[in-house]
Amino acid sequence: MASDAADAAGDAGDADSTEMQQQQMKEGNMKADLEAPLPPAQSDSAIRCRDVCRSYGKLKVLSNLNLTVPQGHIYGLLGPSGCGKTTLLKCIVGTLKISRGHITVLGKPPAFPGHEVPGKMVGYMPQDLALYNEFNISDTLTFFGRIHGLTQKETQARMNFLIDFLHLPQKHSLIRNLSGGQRRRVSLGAALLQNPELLILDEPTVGVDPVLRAKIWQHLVEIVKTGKVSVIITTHYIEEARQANVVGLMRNGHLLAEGPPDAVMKQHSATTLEHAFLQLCETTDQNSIKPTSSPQSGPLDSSQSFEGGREENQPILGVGPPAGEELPRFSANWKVQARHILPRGRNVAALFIKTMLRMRRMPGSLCFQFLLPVIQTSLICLCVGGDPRGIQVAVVNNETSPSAYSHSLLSFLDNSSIYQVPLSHKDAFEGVYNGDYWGVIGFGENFTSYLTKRMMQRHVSKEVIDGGSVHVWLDLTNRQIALMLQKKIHDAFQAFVDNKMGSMSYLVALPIKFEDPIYGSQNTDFTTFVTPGAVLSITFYLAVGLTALSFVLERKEGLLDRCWVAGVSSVETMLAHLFSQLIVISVQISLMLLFILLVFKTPNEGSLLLAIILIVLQGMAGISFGLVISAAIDDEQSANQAALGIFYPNLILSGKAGNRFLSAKLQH
Ligand SMILES: Nc1ncnc2c1ncn2[C@@H]1O[C@H](COP(=O)(O)OP(=O)(O)OP(=O)(O)O)[C@@H](O)[C@H]1O
Repeated sequence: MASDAADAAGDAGDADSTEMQQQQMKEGNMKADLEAPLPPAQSDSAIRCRDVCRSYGKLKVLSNLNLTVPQGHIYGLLGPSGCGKTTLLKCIVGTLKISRGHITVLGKPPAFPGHEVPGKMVGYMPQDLALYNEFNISDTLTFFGRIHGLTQKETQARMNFLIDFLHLPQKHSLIRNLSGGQRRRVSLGAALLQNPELLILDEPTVGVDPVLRAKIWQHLVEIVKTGKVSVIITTHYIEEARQANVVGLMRNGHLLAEGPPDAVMKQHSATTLEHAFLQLCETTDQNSIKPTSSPQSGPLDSSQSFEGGREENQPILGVGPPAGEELPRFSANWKVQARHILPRGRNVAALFIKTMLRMRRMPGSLCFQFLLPVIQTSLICLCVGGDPRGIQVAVVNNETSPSAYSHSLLSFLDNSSIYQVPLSHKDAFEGVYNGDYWGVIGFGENFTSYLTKRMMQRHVSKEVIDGGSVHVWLDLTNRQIALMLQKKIHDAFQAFVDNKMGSMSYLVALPIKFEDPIYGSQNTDFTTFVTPGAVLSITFYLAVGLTALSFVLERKEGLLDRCWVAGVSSVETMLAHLFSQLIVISVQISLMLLFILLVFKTPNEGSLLLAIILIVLQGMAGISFGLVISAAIDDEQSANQAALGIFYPNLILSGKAGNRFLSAKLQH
């Protein structure tokens, strides 16, 4: 029965179709538009691969491969591990680009504008499970139902059927709690959900018990009976492929044979497909066949002998069209192309709901995302920029009188920050050299009288100036502490002068006067200065990390590819991520601002709205940068390293480059 159908596909259509095509070419009517009907040869086959080549770097995986899946047939693609089956299926669904050759799927190349492959017309079950572990069975099928535009009622009906048919556990069972075989069946269910015209199943029966395996095959046989559904299936259980209408035996990236299972077995006088395959492999090895780029063989011809000088990449048995077949050219008008590029709200909404649901199912991770920026900014407010306390300073005071000015001046030093240790000159300097003190404050024995002279007299000698000065030697290895000491000593001197001279204090004031600042205040501490920068960089780097990691992981688990085959475009994926990430960023910003403004009382002098907009924009810049990293890097470890490694160069260069750019602009 299966072979009949294949024969029909092989014999009847192809010769006619080639003639028709050639005639069309002659008449110059080969104007295959999107709307134009396909030539019969095209419409007869669900999938046509011609001279398909694909390499991973230097590794040539597919070489001049020709394959035809007739419409309304089950095609069993068989071959040893690593021969390129998965690669071929990925090329067919369009997630991998071919290096050379042509593929048409349901009449048009995959991802052709306006074509629903990828999309609703194709059900793809990848070899990786490609399921969201945090989802339950119902969430999974509902998600794919939304993408395919099924109504809730339709999804529910299909879900009930699939749960029953595939012996799935309760629909509220979490994917992560299912066994390997159960997950595989959920994955198959997701591929069958929308009743697609083409099913592409990569090893759907692995880990499935024989009873269910038989049931799955029976189901496939039934759905192709209508003639509207076609199936291409890979399997390691070669014998189960006898139920297929056509089998393709693949090895080293090209097809050794293609034809109905019975014909393949008959050709090699084998009683099993496995035997036939073994013989084919042995014969190929003996003849050390190398692939060339000749086109596919003619229609099914059981007299054709593999051993009899057959062209190298030509399968022994073929259901494909004859050699010299012309491939139609496709074009799409601008409206179809525009519709193809524009993001669809339905898909964006489905992805957005999916991300929100995943977040809800991971409350720990969600709390971490929300609280991490708050914890980081709080730590910065608590630990960075505050005045250091208990800084030990040696004091060498050669004045002995208790009423001396030096004592008075020292009493104005901020004792909460500076701890004064009275010492001899020698001990003080030794202490600084040993790292016990941050500096030495020294007063000469005539400090009081010289300072008085300096204040009262117009002309004083250098000796008076020197003796009436406070001498300070600092350990400048820590600039922040040294600057703080300088400021505190200046403040103490000013307070001392104000106290002693009252309204006449201006007489000893420096001839440089710092007026009230235009922005900020005289007493702005370093924490206030550092906090806004910290908020921006935390928002940016969290967005970078979360975006890069989520995309890299989704791609690694095959989820991005699966969504893409279901019809989700890259723009839709990015938009949905942007919207969901904006919600996360909004909560992060709200919590951070609450803490900074209300708990740590960091002053906000400008517009709060502008500050919020700036932080959101910074988050969006982080998302974009995360996307760049995820596009360039394949595994999460390298993505993390890239995000971390880029931190300092980006922090420093963005300021530097920005400054250079601004100064260049100003100079012009
Ligand atoms: N992303 C990749 N980068 C580099 N090489 C790859 C990649 N994916 C597959 N390959 C290589 O391509 C070859 C074919 O792999 P493919 O997964 O298509 O084989 P397969 O026939 O599906 O195998 P199996 O039956 O074990 O799944 C293998 O040698 C594999 O190592």
